[in-house]
Amino acid sequence: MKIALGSDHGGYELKEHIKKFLEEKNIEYVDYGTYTTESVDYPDFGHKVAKAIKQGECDRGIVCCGTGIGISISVNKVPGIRCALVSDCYSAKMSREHNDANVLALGGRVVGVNLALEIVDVWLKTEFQGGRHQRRVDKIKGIEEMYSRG
Ligand SMILES: O=C[C@H](O)[C@H](O)[C@H](O)COP(=O)(O)O
Repeated sequence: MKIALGSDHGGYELKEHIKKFLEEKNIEYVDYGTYTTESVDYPDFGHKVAKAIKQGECDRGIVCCGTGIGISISVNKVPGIRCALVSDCYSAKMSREHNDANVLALGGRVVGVNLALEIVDVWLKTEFQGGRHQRRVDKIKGIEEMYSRG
């Protein structure tokens, strides 16, 4: 599994911790930036991550900004992306089992590093359960299709 990583300046430090964690676990990743703490705009980096998943360069994504809100809204604009903004391990697990979230968003100014890494760990390990949840995910896809027709 290859992970696309992206953040703005508010999520930069957390992204760096996540990179170290992924390296320790031998999980492949691509870092789409930002690469410094200089102020940038989160939609630019959310879009890079969403595009990497859409184009098949990566399987899933993890995005961070100050709260996780702006970057999660941004990636969720791309059809096929289901981004969950999470700050606890239970929601992280459910976002995979029930929602088949393919992007995880975290707030670098909200969650501490240790909790964030526990969230990442459970999110990466948990599989989608399918069944009744597949029907609901299909309905999300249906909504996307309705609006992509213009
Ligand atoms: O949802 C948006 C994120 O939390 C951003 O990281 C935040 O708005 C950036 O704020 P500032 O430009 O004040 O660092």
